[in-house]
Amino acid sequence: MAGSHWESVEQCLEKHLPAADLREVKRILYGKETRKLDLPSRACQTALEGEFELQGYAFEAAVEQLRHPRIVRVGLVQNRTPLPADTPVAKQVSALHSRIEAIAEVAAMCGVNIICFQEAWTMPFAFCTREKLPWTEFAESADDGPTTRFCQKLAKKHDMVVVSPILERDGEHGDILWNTAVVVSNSGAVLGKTRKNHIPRVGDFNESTYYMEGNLGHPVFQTQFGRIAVNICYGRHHPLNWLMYSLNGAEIIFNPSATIGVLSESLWPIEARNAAIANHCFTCAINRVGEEHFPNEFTSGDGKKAHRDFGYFYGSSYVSAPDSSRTPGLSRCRDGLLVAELDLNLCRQVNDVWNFKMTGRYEMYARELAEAVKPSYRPNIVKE
Ligand SMILES: NC(=O)NCCC(=O)O
Repeated sequence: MAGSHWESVEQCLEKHLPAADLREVKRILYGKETRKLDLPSRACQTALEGEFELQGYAFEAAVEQLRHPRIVRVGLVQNRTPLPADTPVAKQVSALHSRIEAIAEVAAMCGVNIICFQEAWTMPFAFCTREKLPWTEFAESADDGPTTRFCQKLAKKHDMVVVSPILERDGEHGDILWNTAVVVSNSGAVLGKTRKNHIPRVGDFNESTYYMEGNLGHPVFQTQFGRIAVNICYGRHHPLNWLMYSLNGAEIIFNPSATIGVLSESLWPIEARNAAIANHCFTCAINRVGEEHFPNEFTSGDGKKAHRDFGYFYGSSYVSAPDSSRTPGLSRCRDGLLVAELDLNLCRQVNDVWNFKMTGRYEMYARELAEAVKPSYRPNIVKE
């Protein structure tokens, strides 16, 4: 499997396809073309100096007579962990804060209204190890931990909503851990939090060793820039998870993730994009970048040798729209900021064309699902 030497699908297509073929391939693979944003040269220069990729695209909606366009800019941040995983915890957190502060600065120059970081952004993705210390020391209070306070400062300074996915230590409920996204309003106030609903039990994603399935349901946050929700990583494989955020009114659903090539790279371009189509909303898929090595060897329960690395986190963050169009992905191997301008009016416009909310037959499924989860349920198979 390609690691850091293979940049992206987009770069490969552009390198090898003749222009006419490329146009057709892009039309089919990416939908209606997104307009390239003209980002400020100061932002491009700062990104270059800071060694991260900066890309910007706009999705457009039809002009309506009664509603003004509802334009919002989102920023998706993908990054590698800047320090080795065996560096003292406080140093790692502080290095990540500095890295994100620099990227958020550029996001502000680009007029970003809502920024979202990758899953468990303040730490290496250490759940593969099944060890507790020092990894559980990365957990913080969602209400007033150092990272939430850091995000509050960012939000206020840049007048930006900040979505901050962290490992949460819930001091009010027995000091237990959760995989949580904190949503900080552009006023600097903590608007609320949401927790990862589905925990992976696949490959080295041994996350159930650390925390349980979220207990907060499917909250949607009304921000000044639109209604947003956060479907954390593995939740993207569960169509009902997306659906519930959408039924609660989400117009943009962020999917902060940490996932590796051998496991999910072929699923990645499909799932968040399909969710945008199926739910008439925008989705923002974010993945971390690079390889992370751990001090002690661990096994993967697959008969293979013990090892110290998780595998390759392939970045490739992207935004999808309800009309099936999507941005190109960020690089597979570099830190990056993807800026996307959305007109939220597109959600209702596509809803009016395809009517999935109207034709969804939710009552029928609610009835059938209520039966299907009963221990006494027998599958409805008609036999000769
Ligand atoms: N972080 C996480 O839930 N990863 C699971 C693997 C995947 O969903 O691709």
